[in-house]
Amino acid sequence: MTSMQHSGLTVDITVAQRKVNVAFSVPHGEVLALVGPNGSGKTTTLMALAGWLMPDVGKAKLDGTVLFDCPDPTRKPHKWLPAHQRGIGYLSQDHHLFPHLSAVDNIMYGMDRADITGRRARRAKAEEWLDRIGLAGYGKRKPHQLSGGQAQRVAIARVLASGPRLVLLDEPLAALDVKAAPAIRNLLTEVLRDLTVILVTHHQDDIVALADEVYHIIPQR
Ligand SMILES: Nc1ncnc2c1ncn2[C@@H]1O[C@H](COP(=O)(O)OP(=O)(O)OP(=O)(O)O)[C@@H](O)[C@H]1O
Repeated sequence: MTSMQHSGLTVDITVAQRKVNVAFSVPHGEVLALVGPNGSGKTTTLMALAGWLMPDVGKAKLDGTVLFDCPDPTRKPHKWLPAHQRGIGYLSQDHHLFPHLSAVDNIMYGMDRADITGRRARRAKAEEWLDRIGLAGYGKRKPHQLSGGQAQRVAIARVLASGPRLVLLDEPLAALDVKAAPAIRNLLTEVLRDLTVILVTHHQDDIVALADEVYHIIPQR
C-alpha cells in the first residue's frame, strides 16, 4: 500500500504464522466485501482490526487515526490502540446477546460507549432502534424468546447503536435459515447506509446486495 487516505480505512497486515497477508482500503461510507477460500485469513484480518490479535507486521488507519503500527515483529509496536478505544463494531454469525438481558437492555448495553448520556435517553434511543429493526413491542423479551432472525436483528441494533466508526461483519447471515436471511439482508442494506463496513461472506447474494467493492484474499501457500 503506497498511500494512506484521510477518510475511511486503510489496512496492510501480515500474520506470518497464519500465512495471512492483506492490503486494502475502504472509502468512508462504503462496504467492502472480504472474500477468499477457507483459511485465507478473513477472520484473522477482522480480529486484527478489532484489536484482538496483533499482526507481526502491519498498519491500519481509520479516518485519520492510526489503529496500530507494527513495523517490526521483534519489537514493540509503534502504536497499538486498545480494542475499546477503536470505535469498531463487530457482528458475527452468532448474535452473542446477553441471555439475562431483555432486547432493549441488550441494545442499551451497546450504547455504553456512545455519546448518549442519561438512562432515559438511551432507552428512548433503544426503542427507536427496535422500531427500526422491525421489533417494536419486543423490547422486554429475552434472547431465548426471540427467533434466530429476531435475535440477529437485536444484535445488529446493539452494534450500530454504539455509533461505530467502522463495522465488521463476519458472515452475519450464515447462521440464519434461508427464509430469514433475505429480510435481514434487506435490513442491513438500510441500516449500513453511510457507514464504513467490512463484510466477510461466502455468498454472492450478500455481495450483490451489500458490497460497493470486493477484496479477494489470495492464500499465501
Ligand atoms: N487460533 C489460531 N491459531 C493459529 N492459527 C489459526 C488460528 N485461527 C486460525 N488460524 C489459521 O490462520 C489461517 C487463517 O484463518 P482464518 O480463520 O482467518 O481464515 P478465514 O478466511 O476466516 O477462514 P474461514 O472461511 O474458514 O472462516 C488459517 O490457516 C488457520 O488455520
